Amino acid sequence: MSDFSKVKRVLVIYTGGTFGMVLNDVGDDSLHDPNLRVPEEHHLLALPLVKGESNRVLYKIKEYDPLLDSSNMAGNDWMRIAKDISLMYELFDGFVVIHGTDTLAYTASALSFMLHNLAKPVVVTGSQIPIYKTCTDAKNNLVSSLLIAGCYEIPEVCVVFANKLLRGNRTVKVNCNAMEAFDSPNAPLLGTLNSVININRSQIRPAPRDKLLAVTGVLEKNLAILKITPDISINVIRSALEEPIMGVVLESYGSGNIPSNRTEIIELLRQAVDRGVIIVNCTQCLSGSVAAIYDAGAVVEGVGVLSGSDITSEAAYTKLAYVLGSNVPQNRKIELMKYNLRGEMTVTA
Ligand SMILES: NC(=O)C[C@H](N)C(=O)O
Repeated sequence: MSDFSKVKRVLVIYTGGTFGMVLNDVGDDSLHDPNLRVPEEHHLLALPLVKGESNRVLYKIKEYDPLLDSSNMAGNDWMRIAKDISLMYELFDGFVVIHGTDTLAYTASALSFMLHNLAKPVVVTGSQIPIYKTCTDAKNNLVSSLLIAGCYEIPEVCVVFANKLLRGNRTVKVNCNAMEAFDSPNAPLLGTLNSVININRSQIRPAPRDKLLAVTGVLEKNLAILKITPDISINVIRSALEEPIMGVVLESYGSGNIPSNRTEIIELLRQAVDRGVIIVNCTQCLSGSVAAIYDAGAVVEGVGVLSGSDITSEAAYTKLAYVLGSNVPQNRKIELMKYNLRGEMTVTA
């Protein structure tokens, strides 16, 4: 290898999902350049050079055991990924997390909150079709992710999928069949990866001044997502708000409305807020923002439910897990839920 200044190292954490990588796949010369002599003891693979990119990306795969369908993943798995990134942080220039698509938006959102002072790219990706199938999207998603993690300064948790670069905590799974499985309906793309890679620099968050990465140690698990529906039973509302629940994402209609003629619902929300439950109001719509423009929305804010603005339910849920798990007073937790911490929501003064 002639120019070591251009060598970037990426750690790939393989957690499972449809992706289905087996060791033989990296014998594939679209994923490994056998002509590049890499010291064997490091178990590094070399991404073949890509036209237009001057960095040479070397990567190492850390495979979890067992590999999990992402439906079986939760807070402990987010913690494991975050801790592994932190342990290896100084040794690598970027990180790729291969993940099942079903809960990928939750994991990407959670990691964005859990990794404080993140100054390197963490790219979460997966696939709709396993890597060993002819028409797979896995190779393209992995190569794109390795390029972003190895060649670009993006100090964020992001998602790369089907040639799109998205902010992790703005991402939602929008299609369970198509290759274009993810979108960020309330935030512009961070970039596109086609014949050329275009990074939307104005949307990338600045690197933190404090370069010391820290990882959240505790996540709150007593959370619920309460989706308002016509004729919703009061028992459903009651059980979503009762002890030991500490945080609730309220998925309301349109711009934040609930049936304001159901006074018993409003009373239960008020009692929960008085008990210290943090409730965040999010819209059921795919895009747009919560705003108390109708009575049916104002009544929610009136009892102390917080506006989630344009946050996704996945980001609101994982932000609650992070904020409620942190060791700060209740009023600080409420403040944190209102702030835009990692680009997850639009906050207007
Ligand atoms: N495409 C996928 O990866 C779906 C799979 N059920 C998972 O989330 O693990």
